[in-house]
Amino acid sequence: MHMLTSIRTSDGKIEIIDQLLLPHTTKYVEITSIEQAYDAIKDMKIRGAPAIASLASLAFAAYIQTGLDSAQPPAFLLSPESLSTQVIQKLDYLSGARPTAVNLGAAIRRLKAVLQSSIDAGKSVPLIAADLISEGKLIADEDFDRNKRMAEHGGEWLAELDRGSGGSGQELNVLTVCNTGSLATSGYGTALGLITYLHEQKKLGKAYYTQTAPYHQGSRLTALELKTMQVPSVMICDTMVGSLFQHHKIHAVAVGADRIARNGDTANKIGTYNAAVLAARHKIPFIVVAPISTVDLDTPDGSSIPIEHRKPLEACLVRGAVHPFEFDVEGKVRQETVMITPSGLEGIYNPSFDVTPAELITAIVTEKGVAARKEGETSFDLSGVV
Ligand SMILES: CSC[C@H]1O[C@H](OP(=O)(O)O)[C@H](O)[C@@H]1O
Repeated sequence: MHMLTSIRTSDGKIEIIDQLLLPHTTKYVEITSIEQAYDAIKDMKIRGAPAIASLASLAFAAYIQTGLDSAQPPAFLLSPESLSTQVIQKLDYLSGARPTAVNLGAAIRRLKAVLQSSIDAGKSVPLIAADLISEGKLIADEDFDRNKRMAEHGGEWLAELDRGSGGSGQELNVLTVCNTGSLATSGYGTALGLITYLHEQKKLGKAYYTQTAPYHQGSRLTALELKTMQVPSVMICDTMVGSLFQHHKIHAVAVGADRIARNGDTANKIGTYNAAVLAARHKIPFIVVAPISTVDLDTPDGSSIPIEHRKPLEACLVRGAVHPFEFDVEGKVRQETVMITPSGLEGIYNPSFDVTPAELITAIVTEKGVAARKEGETSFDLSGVV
């Protein structure tokens, strides 16, 4: 099944799709430095918790490789101490690109741990560098297989849940929020991976998805992925979740995550909490699908998850193409960014994420399996999951 890829690498070259131009323009841009990777993440040319971690790790590995390959080794490669100082400085810089998604932080911690263990083992600078390069590539490479495992765990769990409540385990209608597919990961996706799995197994009825304003991950990205994969799907405005639940049979809500606290409170794209409250009202199972690297055991509950507030202007703009389509000199659809509000608007609230309390979450699906919240419990104990 044809999948879009958020990141592609060949012969040491790293390229990302500029997701600000999707769905009308597919443009790969080369990332040739750590600074460019930082900017691409901050500006949301690439977004999605796992994809962010993958790009940061690949750009870091390329930076170290470039140093090793240079005819005149840079100063930071002259000793383990100078290498350690430079590596920590670059990794700390990358970790500041976006605050909520913990996958980036988890990748940074992994690379720092490899640095320290290689130094403690008394390795030479070239061997320490080689360890860092292979770990950086591994962080990106392991994501795809992990997503396939999560999709199967979650898809089969959902089908069994439906059969257990008298259903057929087929024709399952699932609502998702934002974009959690190949464009948010290194391939296949998390919650959208579960939906893709159900489709592949002929167990999906329809995939429903919210537009997810103001960046419109749903309208622009999830719509493109589902259309590309020819998955039967229905787009709804963010305000229509309640009406959908009132008038249509929805078997589950499946969403991704940017950070899961120790008790199961989950930060995800703004609008997720709304869907969770309405799902509870309509007794619809609400599941979170995310790799273990999204679980942050150092954060006890959702109250201490940092929530990114994007620039107010971003809530006033919509990116797209003039309709009916107009084309530029190269015959490409003309992209436009349109302001939909009066200029100079002052009062704008623009959090990029919200936190869904664990008591509204039915189950958390990771590559290890499905952790269902225990009957009567209002939280999870994820210490045994990660
Ligand atoms: C695979 S989960 C991706 C996760 O990231 C999205 O946020 P953003 O588009 O701002 O990076 C959204 O919260 C998704 O659930």
